Amino acid sequence: MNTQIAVLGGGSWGTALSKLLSENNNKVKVWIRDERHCRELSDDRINKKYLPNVKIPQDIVFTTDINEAVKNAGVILIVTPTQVVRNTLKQIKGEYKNDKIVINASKGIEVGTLNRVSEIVSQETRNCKFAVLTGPSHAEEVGLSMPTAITVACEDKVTGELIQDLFMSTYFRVYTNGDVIGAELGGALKNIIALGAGISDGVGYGDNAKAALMNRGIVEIARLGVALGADIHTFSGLSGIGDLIVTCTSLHSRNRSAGYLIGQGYTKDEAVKKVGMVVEGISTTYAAYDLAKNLNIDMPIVDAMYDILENNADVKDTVNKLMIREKKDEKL
Ligand SMILES: NC(=O)C1=CN([C@@H]2O[C@H](COP(=O)(O)OP(=O)(O)OC[C@H]3O[C@@H](n4cnc5c(N)ncnc54)[C@H](O)[C@@H]3O)[C@@H](O)[C@H]2O)C=CC1
Ligand SMILES: O=C(CO)COP(=O)(O)O
Repeated sequence: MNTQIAVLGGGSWGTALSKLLSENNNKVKVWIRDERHCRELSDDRINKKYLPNVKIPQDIVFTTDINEAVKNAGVILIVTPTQVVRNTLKQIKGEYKNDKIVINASKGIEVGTLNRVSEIVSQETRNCKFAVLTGPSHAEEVGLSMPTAITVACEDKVTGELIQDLFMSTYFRVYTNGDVIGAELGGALKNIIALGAGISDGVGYGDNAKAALMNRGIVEIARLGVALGADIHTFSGLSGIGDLIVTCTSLHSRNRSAGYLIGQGYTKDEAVKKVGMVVEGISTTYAAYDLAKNLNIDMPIVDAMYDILENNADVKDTVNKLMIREKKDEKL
């Protein structure tokens, strides 16, 4: 494709996507915040901390200068933790031209503003075209070229197809979707349920409990999503149930792992420290809790997760409260 691409963030997902984009013959420059990490990546061609089993192609350039990374890039790919996306974009000076495409690969909602990343990008970059890349895709597997299917959601079909071509490879199958809101919310909110699935495993509950969480979880996600303007069908696709399945069941999942530790008795801060990578589901629980309250949407699993994370509520008591709620029809 030979497109110049700036990748903002060199954690596990940024590394795996940079490798894929470079294999697809694009010119990739990765912005790394930390000087020492940047030098290590550049010299060793291994991301020891975040993705140690993957060899990084020689032609990927690493820089700590964000303006150098985005200079002349036609595409900016965001892969930092969600809570720092706004601040990261603010560091870019005068590089936003109408023809740039901004793709978000981070999964979360900004705490406080309750903005999705599309909203942050529109506020901070004004006229750039926007797309979100999301779906069941652990970096550990993509980095090893293992088969993966994912969604690129973009309101503009032509731009969506261009991005589809940018990422498509023999092991990375990309579907287009016009529903940006639904794709973003599916990717962000499933992390809350994955944390819950980990907690359920950690306290010793079984497969039935996890299946119930996943299934009633996607119902809640869709309920909030539709209230925010999403298409309900998106939640049965890759960015919805697809990503929910992989995150709730995979041993690679950071959210599930953190939940498992919480279920075993660690505090949330201890769990995050032990995982050593970003655990988006925690901040997203707080944001989703506020969104649901503002919109008067019933989200009992999100409420339960909030209670566990914020008030240190006992897991078994919390699950018991969920179980003995007023009886209801499945479709409501
Ligand atoms: N790891 C995965 O398999 C996938 C991750 N994602 C999403 O991608 C995003 C990034 O996740 P990972 O790569 O897993 O995270 P990670 O924890 O592996 O890496 C995070 C990166 O962000 C950098 N970073 C942290 N704070 C920063 C700041 N204030 N300013 C600039 N950079 C900062 C870190 O130095 C690191 O390079 C998250 O939103 C995650 O949900 C999406 C799909 C797959
Ligand atoms: O979004 C992901 C897989 O699609 C990654 O999830 P974790 O952040 O829980 O590892």
